Amino acid sequence: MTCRVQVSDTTEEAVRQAAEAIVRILRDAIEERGWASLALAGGRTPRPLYLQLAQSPYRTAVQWGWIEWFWSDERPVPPDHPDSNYRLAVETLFSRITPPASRIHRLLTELDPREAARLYEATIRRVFGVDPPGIPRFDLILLGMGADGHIASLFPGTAALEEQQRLVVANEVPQLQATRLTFTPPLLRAARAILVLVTGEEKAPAVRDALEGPMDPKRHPAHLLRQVDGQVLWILDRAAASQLISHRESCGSSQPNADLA
Ligand SMILES: O=C(O)[C@H](O)[C@@H](O)[C@H](O)[C@H](O)COP(=O)(O)O
Repeated sequence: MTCRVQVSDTTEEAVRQAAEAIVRILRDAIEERGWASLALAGGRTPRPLYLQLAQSPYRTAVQWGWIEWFWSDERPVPPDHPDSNYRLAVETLFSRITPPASRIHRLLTELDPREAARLYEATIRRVFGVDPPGIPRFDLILLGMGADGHIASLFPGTAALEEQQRLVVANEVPQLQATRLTFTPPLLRAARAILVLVTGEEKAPAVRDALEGPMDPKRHPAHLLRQVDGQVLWILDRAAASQLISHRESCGSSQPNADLA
């Protein structure tokens, strides 16, 4: 596992850095295996990133049609709802690069959440051609992070953090009084690459905890990223990085109180 931290002076520069990294990782994957698997993040942070990818030079830098598109989590809303992570991608990216519909794999939030999670896991396994007990390895999973340290819909203290078998679950989130669909720790850990884009002052304490705090994934789900098989790239703007004590480029290890190498 390799982990790196990139800090940009502005949010705009962080978004550009993220777009560069995404293009690089996807181009390498397509060159190596003829296709690429990408899981998108939701929330507010990715909006400018997806808009950036839909513009030159990024728009023509990747064979977007060779990508299998997934989401690392989804809210319990219809696909045309303003809060839908699927709708975010359609509005900002798909409307411009028009990937084949057959390669767009939406979480079916119109179903019972447990059924939707089971079906999504079956879709992931079918597309990757990986049966249990194997775990599909995403070429790239995009994540944001909440001010409470949650990633995807793995919120502090929630049951999904304990999941060790399934790839996708319906996670009861008392903090939201909602059930969210989310990738689980095993699926995140197996990723070839994870890119975490975090911007804004309000995230600075969570970023410090995530990168410099003692290992405690139940309280800080972002600590799970210290256990990823592949590469983890944190891309931060100066505001989100403002409470980091160490300004080294490499992240903390999985050891408690690990010094930043
Ligand atoms: O569905 C979601 O909301 C995301 O997947 C979630 O994990 C998000 O990345 C964080 O909540 C940060 O959200 P913001 O980018 O809006 O701050």
